[in-house]
Amino acid sequence: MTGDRRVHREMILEVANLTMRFGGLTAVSAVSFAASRGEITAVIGPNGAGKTTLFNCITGFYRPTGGAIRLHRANELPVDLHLLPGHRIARAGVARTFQNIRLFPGMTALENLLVAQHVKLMAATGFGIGAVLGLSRYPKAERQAVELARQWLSATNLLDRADDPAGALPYGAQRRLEIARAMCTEPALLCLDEPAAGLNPRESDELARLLLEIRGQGTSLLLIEHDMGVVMRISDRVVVLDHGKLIADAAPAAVQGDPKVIAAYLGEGDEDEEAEA
Ligand SMILES: Nc1ncnc2c1ncn2[C@@H]1O[C@H](COP(=O)(O)OP(=O)(O)OP(=O)(O)O)[C@@H](O)[C@H]1O
Repeated sequence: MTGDRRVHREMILEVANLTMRFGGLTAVSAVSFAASRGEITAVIGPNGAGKTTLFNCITGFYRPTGGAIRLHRANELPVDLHLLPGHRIARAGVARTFQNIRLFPGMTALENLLVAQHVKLMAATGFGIGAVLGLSRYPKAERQAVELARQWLSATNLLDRADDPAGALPYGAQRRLEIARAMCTEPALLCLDEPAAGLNPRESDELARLLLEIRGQGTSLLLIEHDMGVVMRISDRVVVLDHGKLIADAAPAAVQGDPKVIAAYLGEGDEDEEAEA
């Protein structure tokens, strides 16, 4: 036996030969990689590389044209995410945030976090039948839901804004609230679509710390991110896509020095210049 950490890495997410076509365009082409449990895996690549498409396949917004996506939770049978509808993917333990914030702006921060737990709360009422029979476990479940919401408001530094409408919060706070909302579903895998977009350097630092804290609590993370500072600082592994294909899958330092990755990003500059010319 060896003490090498990688030998003992267990996967949380397996992406096998994933392909997504839109008509004649292959946005993701036979991509395979694994995200390890308890790690932060980043997916990077130049514009149009297929990152969002890959993400949308994993989180059930698109049904892939080919290949498989499997969630491997500890002590559970693997789940074929590519065969499940979106809401079942969330229930299987995959939460996501969006590039464009999607909170309920008129609800308070706390209410947004309670809505995220509605499936759990409905189950506690026996989906209505238990309440009719006087068997509801709702009050206890509600207390626990509020407690979990408060825990994540505190972790995201939003406790003092709990009763403010989400839409009235500053942009950076809304992004943190989105993450808190996703965490209130108690996911095994948290998928983040460009969480640092639009943040100032101080907010990016705070975000990096928050994501490390989430990892520290045992949740695995998959993130698409353009902010290389954040990616290189917090990721355990970096997967690089270019023109829909996987071109690198390694530790951050190795990816940074990989000539294929450098060429892909430099090529992006050339293409932009050609487009402008
Ligand atoms: N719904 C769609 N219909 C048709 N083509 C699409 C669709 N979504 C994405 N594409 C195309 O698939 C390719 C990959 O796009 P995608 O948005 O996945 O890339 P990306 O790496 O996320 O890019 P960016 O960094 O610019 O967000 C692009 O050529 C894009 O135009």
